[in-house]
Amino acid sequence: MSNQEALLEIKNLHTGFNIGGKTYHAVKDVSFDVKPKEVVCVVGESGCGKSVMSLSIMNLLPKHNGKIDKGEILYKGRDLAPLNDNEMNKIRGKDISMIFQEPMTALNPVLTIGYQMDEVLINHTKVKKEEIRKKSISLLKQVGISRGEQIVHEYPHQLSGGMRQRVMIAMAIACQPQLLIADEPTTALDVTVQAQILELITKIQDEVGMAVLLITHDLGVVAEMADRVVVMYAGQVVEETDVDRIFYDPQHPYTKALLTSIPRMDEEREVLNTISGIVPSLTKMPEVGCRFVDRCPEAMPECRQIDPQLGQTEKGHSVRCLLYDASHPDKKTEVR
Ligand SMILES: Nc1ncnc2c1ncn2[C@@H]1O[C@H](COP(=O)(O)OP(=O)(O)OP(=O)(O)O)[C@@H](O)[C@H]1O
Repeated sequence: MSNQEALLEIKNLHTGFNIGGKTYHAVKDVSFDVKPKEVVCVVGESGCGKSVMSLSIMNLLPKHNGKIDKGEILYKGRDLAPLNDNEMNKIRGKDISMIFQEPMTALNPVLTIGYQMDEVLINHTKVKKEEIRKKSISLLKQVGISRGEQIVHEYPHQLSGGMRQRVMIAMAIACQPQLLIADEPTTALDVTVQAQILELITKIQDEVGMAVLLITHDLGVVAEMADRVVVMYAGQVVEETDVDRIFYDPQHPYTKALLTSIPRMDEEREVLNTISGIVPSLTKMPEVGCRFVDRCPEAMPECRQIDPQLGQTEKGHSVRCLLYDASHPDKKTEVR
């Protein structure tokens, strides 16, 4: 049954890549939802499938080897997974917008900022022709670029990374989308600019009243921005709950390990903890059992034999781990 409250509902999503004639799933059975005006952060190390998941939502997977094999991506109850490019073009930018880590990949280097912004407004809005440029400049003002009249005549390479990201945000909100997907939007920026861009996203989210799906590997960003958090490991959701519980009552061993790998203000540590080992590559993923088993400090022999399922441990808190499986004798909590 569809969740009436959700703006975006991802159900059992499987996205595969064809490698040497065999399909490997970079996203395997991912389900979660985003409610209107909510900020949901998807967090996990590099290679966990965060980008593949967001590209799946936008239908931007590499056509030569990537495809959604199974599952649904319901936007206001309509499944986006089977839509073709034409149908998706009507949704991209207008209802759902996306910003990327490196705006240079999304901006055209040979066209001026003004031309590219005007194009978005021409293609997706009913703004009158004579009003278009004025609207582009006012969007630049909205994202904190005061010299919009000049910037519209400049090319992307003439701007700093932070300014380019502001331009991308201006283009993304041009049509007042209800959902903004931001894939590591601050990773390429230096720390002060990162903070400014996050602040800007919060301000815009408030003004436009949109939901944000924020992809990040940075738990500091999660603490700052999220209402709810989806922790991904090796293509799967391993834990999902509200931001407070992620920090104060983490349950999955992977979430706990991620948390001990960030510095805390109340601790003096010379060396940062890191999680030993790496996320297995797609072709090396265990076929049965828990995908985190080789790095898990709490692993049990059966973790290699049984596929853990994402199950609710309390209202609003789901975990994919045998330790919390109600049917397992070693389970850690009573299911509340
Ligand atoms: N086009 C592709 N063909 C084959 N494998 C791919 C392709 N794109 C991604 N992958 C693989 O899918 C897995 C998930 O990658 P993804 O980029 O989604 O991770 P991520 O969590 O977003 O990491 P990062 O933070 O580094 O972007 C990785 O093992 C990656 O190598």
